[in-house]
Amino acid sequence: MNLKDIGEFGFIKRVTKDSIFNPSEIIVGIGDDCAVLPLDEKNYLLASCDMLIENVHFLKNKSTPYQIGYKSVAVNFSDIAAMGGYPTGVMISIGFPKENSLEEIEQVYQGISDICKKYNANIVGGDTVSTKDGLVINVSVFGKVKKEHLHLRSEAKIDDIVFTTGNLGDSAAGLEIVLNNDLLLEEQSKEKLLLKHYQPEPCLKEVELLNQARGLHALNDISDGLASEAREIAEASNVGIEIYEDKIPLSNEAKELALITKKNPLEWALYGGEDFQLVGTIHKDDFEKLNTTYEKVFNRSLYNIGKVTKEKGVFLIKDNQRTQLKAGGYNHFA
Ligand SMILES: Nc1ncnc2c1ncn2[C@@H]1O[C@H](COP(=O)(O)OP(=O)(O)O)[C@@H](O)[C@H]1O
Ligand SMILES: Cc1ncc(C[n+]2csc(CCOP(=O)(O)OP(=O)(O)O)c2C)c(N)n1
Ligand SMILES: [Mg+2]
Ligand SMILES: [Mg+2]
Ligand SMILES: [Mg+2]
Repeated sequence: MNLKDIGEFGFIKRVTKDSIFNPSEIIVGIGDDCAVLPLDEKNYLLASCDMLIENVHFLKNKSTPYQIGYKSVAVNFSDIAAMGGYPTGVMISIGFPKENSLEEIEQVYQGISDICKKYNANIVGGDTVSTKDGLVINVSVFGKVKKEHLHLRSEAKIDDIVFTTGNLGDSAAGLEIVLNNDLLLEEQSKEKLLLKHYQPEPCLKEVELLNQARGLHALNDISDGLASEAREIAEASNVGIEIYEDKIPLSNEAKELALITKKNPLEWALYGGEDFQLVGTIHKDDFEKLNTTYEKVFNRSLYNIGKVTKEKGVFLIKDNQRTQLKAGGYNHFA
């Protein structure tokens, strides 16, 4: 057996088989966006970490040091949002070669501190090491969630509406531009897609509003692509999910770029990843009310993209035809 056969998720399963040695100190362990730990009568503590590695998550001569710092925290705040919570603190572990300019690392830190300030989270510690080659940032994040606001991947219910908080595929479209700069796309559209890729915004404000809704069930953030996250919800909840292909929200800029590059923007939305929008499920009678409030507050809508079914599996519906949605998404060891 080698890594390529089992992939990233098979690897995690294998090495984390034995992980609970003190059940009284854990509410939810490995398998959701954050670990959930006991805190006090009204709240749980949330904890998670995500790492950004040069040449895997970013190219240093493309995104600015500020954006790398900002994104390293944004992806972690996104996991806190996906639990229904809000961040309270971060620890920043950073490694870079000794030849690195100090100014550049200070710019990375400016991005880190700006996003922490924006979302009221403290920087409470970290670690600093040298590397032989390349920049590495690992962020550990802590957050809080009111017990009644906790939303797990395993909470989808049959007949729920599946919704997403925004356009999907923009980040992958942005990556296409990063890797192939001389595309004949209008400058403004290019900038917009690049920003979505380099400096994503976690859905923390959106979650504050989602938490007020009745009937909100499962939540997940889209780091590996809609197909992968929908499958995680379906499997964890022991249900199926149908996604209506025509309802997957794509931006005009992504559609334009797809025409130019002869790529399929749906592939970006389903398998590209790094959009950091949320995908959730809500009782079918509660969606419209939530969406009306959402439109008032954010001046944009939620997207009803599918439904939860009794029959297991993940399906794509187009022109009343139902096909199995190919499993896939970003996999570090594929
Ligand atoms: N090396 C590891 N050891 C223990 N747990 C891990 C490891 N890698 C990932 N996990 C856990 O596996 C789950 C899936 O990880 P991942 O796909 O990175 O989550 P996310 O997309 O929410 O960042 C999470 O609960 C994460 O904490
Ligand atoms: C240079 C470069 N190549 C490829 C990508 C695309 N990419 C890298 S990691 C990733 C998935 C998300 O990162 P991951 O570490 O899997 O985050 P997690 O799922 O743990 O939140 C994607 C889409 C990129 N951002 N930059
Ligand atoms: Mg992760
Ligand atoms: Mg993550
Ligand atoms: Mg991933």
